[in-house]
Amino acid sequence: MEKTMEKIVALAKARGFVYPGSEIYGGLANTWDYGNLGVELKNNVKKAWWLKFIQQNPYNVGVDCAILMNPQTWVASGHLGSFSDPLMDCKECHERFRADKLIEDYAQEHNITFEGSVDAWSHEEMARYIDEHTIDCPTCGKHNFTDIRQFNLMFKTFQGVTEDAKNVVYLRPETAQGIFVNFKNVQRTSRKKIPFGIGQVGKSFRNEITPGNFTFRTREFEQMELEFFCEPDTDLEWFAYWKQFCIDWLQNLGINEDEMRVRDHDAAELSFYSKATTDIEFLFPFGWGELWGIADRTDYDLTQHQNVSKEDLGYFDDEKKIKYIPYVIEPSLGADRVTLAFLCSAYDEEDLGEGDVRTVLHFHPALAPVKIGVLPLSKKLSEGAEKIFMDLSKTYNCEFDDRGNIGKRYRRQDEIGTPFCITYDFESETDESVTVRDRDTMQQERIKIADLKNYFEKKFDF
Ligand SMILES: Nc1ncnc2c1ncn2[C@@H]1O[C@H](COP(=O)(O)OP(=O)(O)OP(=O)(O)O)[C@@H](O)[C@H]1O
Repeated sequence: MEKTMEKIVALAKARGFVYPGSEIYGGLANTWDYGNLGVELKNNVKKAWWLKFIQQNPYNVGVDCAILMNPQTWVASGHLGSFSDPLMDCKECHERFRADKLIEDYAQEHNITFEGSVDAWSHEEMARYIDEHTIDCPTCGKHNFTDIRQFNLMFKTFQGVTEDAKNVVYLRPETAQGIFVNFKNVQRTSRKKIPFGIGQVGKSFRNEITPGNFTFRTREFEQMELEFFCEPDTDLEWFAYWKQFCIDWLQNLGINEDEMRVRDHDAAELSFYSKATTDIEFLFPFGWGELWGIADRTDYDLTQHQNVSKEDLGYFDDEKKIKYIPYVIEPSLGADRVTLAFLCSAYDEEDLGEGDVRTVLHFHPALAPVKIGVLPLSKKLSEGAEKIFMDLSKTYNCEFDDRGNIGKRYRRQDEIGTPFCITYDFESETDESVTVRDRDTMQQERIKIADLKNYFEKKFDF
C-alpha cells in the first residue's frame, strides 16, 4: 500500500475531517477548516495532551491567556528583534521562498543528509549551497534569486480606532509568553513550589513564507505548550524527564517507533540561550517533519521579562532560603501537526483478497472521533437501537446509522476510524444482546445490552 498525502487529503475532505478554508471563494492560501469529524479528532488530541500534561500530572497546572499582549512582551521575548526566517525571491516569477526549506527539500529529494539543521547556516552559506547545487525555483524552474534577507514572521494589526504606531499589536506567534508573564500570578494562586509547570493550549499565528503540506505548516495554528520551572542545575535532569514523557505520550497513543525519531540539536544549531534542545520528528508521507520541540531555555525568558518589565520574577525557596530565577524546560507541540501525524499514522488500506480493499483508520480509541457506531440491522429495529445510542451518547461520541447494507456501514465506520460498532438485530429484541464488532480485528462478540457500559468502560483509556 502506498500512503500518499493525496489519498489522506482526499479522505479528510470526503469524510469531514478537514476542508480547504473559505472554499466557496476559491480558498485562502493554505488555510483549512476542521469538519464534523476533524473537530472531534483534534479535540481528542488536545484532551489527551491536557489529561497527561495537566490533569493527571502532579506538577503542572494550566492557563488560557490572551492572544493580544502588550507589545513590550515581544521586545522582551526577542520576537520583535529576531523572530524571522531567511527569505528569498525568484526574480523571474516573483515567488518567495524560505532559503533553508529550499535546501532541505532539495536534500530530501536527493537523499543528502546534513549534520544539524540548515536553520543554523549563515545567509552566505545558504546562498552558496543554492548556487553550487543549482537549486532552481520550484515554481518556474529558473535559477535567478535575490539575496537572502530576514523576514519577521509576526502578524501585525492595530488595536482601537486609530491606525498609528502606538496602537500596533501583534498576534502571538507562540503561547509560551502568556505563561511567562503570568509566572508570578500562577505561582501565587496555585501555591505551587518549584519544580512546577504551567501548560496552555491555544492559537498562534506566524506569517510563514511558505505554508504548505496540508495542515503541517499553516499561518494560523494551535500549540500545546508546557513551561516547566525548575531550580538551576536540575534543568538537564528535567529536560531528560520531559523528553521521555513526550516520547511515551506519542507511543501510548499509537505512534510506532519506526515512524518517529528524536533529533538532538548540536552546539551550532542550539539557540544561544539553550543548553539542550531536541526535536521529535514524524515520518509524514512527504518526509520527516518536526512535531515537538523540547528545549532547555535556561533562565532566559524570565530574566528578559524581569529586565524589560522591571518586575521581580525571582523565586524564593523558603526551605533552602535561596532566591533565584527558575530555569525552564519547554516541550512545545503543534496540535494541528500532531493531529495530522495521527491521521497519517492511522491510515491503512488492507487487501482482503479478490480485489477487495478496506480503507481503515487505526486511531487509538482515545483519539477516534466517533467511539461507537450504533447500527440497527433493519430500520424496523430503530427503536431498540436508538435507546442504546441515547444511553451511550451520554458518555461517548456515538454515531447512529441505519442507511444501506450492514457491510457498507461497517466499511464507512472503518474509514472514519470508529473502533467499535454495535449491531442491533432481530434477536436483540428477545435475547437483550447486541453484536460488538472490533474495527481492527473485525471480530464480533455478543454482549448483553445491560453490560455495554461495563464493556466499554476501560476501552478508551491510554
Ligand atoms: N506554521 C506552523 N504550522 C503548524 N504548526 C506549527 C507551525 N509552526 C510551529 N508549529 C508547531 O509548534 C511547535 C513549536 O514551534 P517552534 O517554534 O519550535 O517551531 P519551529 O521550529 O519554528 O518549526 P518549523 O521549523 O517547522 O517552522 C512545532 O514543533 C510545531 O509542531
